Amino acid sequence: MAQSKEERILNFVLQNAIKGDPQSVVDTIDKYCSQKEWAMNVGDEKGLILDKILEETKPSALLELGTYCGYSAVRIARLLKPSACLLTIEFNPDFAAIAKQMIEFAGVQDKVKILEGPSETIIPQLKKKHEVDTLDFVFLDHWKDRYLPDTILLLEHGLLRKGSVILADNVVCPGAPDFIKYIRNNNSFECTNYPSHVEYMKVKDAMEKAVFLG
Ligand SMILES: O=C(NCc1cccc(CNc2ccc3[nH]ncc3c2)c1)c1cc(-c2ccc(F)cc2)cc(O)c1O
Ligand SMILES: [Mg+2]
Repeated sequence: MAQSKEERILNFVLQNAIKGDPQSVVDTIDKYCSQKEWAMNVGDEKGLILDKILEETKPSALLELGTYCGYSAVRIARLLKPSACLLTIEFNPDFAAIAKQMIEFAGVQDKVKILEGPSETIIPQLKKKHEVDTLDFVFLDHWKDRYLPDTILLLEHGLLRKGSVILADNVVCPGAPDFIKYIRNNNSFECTNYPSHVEYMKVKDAMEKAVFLG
């Protein structure tokens, strides 16, 4: 069977990055995807914005929607305190299998748990099945038409608390217009836009931070 792009990315990391060194895994994926094959990792430019928001928030309980190859899971986990835990939901089983290997190679498997399946099924299970109380940080990077319904699901299931941070990738390209309209008009959220570019491209993109006010 011909290799997938995601398998090629993983193999490039296994052959070129330093095992147990998450920064080298992040840098190696960025090198491959900027020089050889584009892929939908949050990337180095938006990654620095993600890093800064994580360092300001210092979260302990995190959720990511859209694991893909595990780039942002490794990028996030490398900044977390030892007791912190990132749950990351991936619908595509092939992506989840790649991400599992990427996360283990980076040595951050003790801080990251991949949950396979659709967000709409898993979010309602987080409290009872995955021992989540409330989430300090949520990174939205899955299907863009799921950003709004899943934000509403998080609210409905009491998973956000005063100060919970939601960070959404791609609010310009591909865009998440219904999410942006809702979150910027909802007085329970304090929103900030971070202009940037699509990973590895000159095309304009942005991330949106929404702090839940309770
Ligand atoms: O579309 C995007 N990403 C989402 C995505 C896409 C495909 C598959 C999955 C499968 N994973 C998945 C699905 C459903 C799920 N439910 N719960 C979990 C879960 C997980 C996820 C995306 C696109 C571009 C982009 C493309 C083209 C272009 F020109 C410019 C920019 C840039 C990005 O940074 C992007 O993030
Ligand atoms: Mg994205």
